[in-house]
Amino acid sequence: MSFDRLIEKIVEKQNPTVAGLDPKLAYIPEYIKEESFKKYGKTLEGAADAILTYNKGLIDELYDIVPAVKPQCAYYEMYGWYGVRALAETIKYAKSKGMFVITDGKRNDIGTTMEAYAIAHLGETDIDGEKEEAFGGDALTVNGYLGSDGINPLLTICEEKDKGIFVLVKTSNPSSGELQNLEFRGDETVYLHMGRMCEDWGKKVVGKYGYSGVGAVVGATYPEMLTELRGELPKTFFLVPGYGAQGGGANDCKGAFDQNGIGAIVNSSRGIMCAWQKIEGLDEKDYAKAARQEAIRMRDDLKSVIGEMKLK
Ligand SMILES: O=C(O)c1cc(=O)[nH]c(=O)n1[C@@H]1O[C@H](COP(=O)(O)O)[C@@H](O)[C@H]1O
Repeated sequence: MSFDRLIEKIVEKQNPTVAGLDPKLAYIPEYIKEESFKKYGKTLEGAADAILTYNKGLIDELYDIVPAVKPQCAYYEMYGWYGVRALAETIKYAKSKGMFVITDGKRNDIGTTMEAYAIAHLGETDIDGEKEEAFGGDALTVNGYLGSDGINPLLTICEEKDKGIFVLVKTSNPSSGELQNLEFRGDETVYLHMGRMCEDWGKKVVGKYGYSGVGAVVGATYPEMLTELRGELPKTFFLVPGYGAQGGGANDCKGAFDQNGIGAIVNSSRGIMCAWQKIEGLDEKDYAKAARQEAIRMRDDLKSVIGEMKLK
């Protein structure tokens, strides 16, 4: 259990980017929606069908240059069980193209229920002796605020199946400081303490590049804290959201990386998905090509501050 597979994909593609797949109907070109609505009407099923077609188009243009995707469950759950099926199909399709899939569920519950989430998203479901993957992601975002009981069941499954988790530590949203920045026990902040818990949860499962399978989510919108946490948490790999649509840039992300140019993966969802809507006169059928162009721009932007990414 580690992020070795992800790190190798990042270094191979020289790209520490994860493309977020947070599809809203407003981001999907009309020609795709028309086709799906013709088949299923303006229904949950029609919307879910459009989402899947849109996602597959994006994946086809991104898989050779971007190492990972991060579908956010809420954008699929909105469409009921049709949407959840589109999520499962999206994960399967991205994996068939060799991409690492981070399922963004931000799950959190007591031990037994967390075990069910871990099985659902990272493990295999036992159906009276027959085992099958329900979703099959490679990593899951989780909320650690219920403490170790909520994390341990994940660790067991991650170890068995070589999967990883990203625990919310310092989130990118404007109000994240209301709780996460509070100081206690002297001057230790809540986010730093949560980061240290990640380092501790991961210490038995450190991979060959020095990072464990217990990662941390730290927003690009708080660059000083990214730098602080990289210094404090040498074995914890970071998922860094907040680039692009939330205002973060490459320089803000720089502190997340180590001297080998690894240690983090930076997410952009709307920036990549909606790139086509910013290009005047673009044929909407070229939506995925525009996403590719933005992914290349983002890769080069990040590389210009990180330099070459090297395996130790
Ligand atoms: O866990 C996350 O991915 C996450 C944590 C966080 O602190 N901030 C954050 O924006 N995210 C997610 O990252 C994505 C950001 O999307 P864009 O702002 O469109 O790039 C969304 O899926 C968010 O749910």
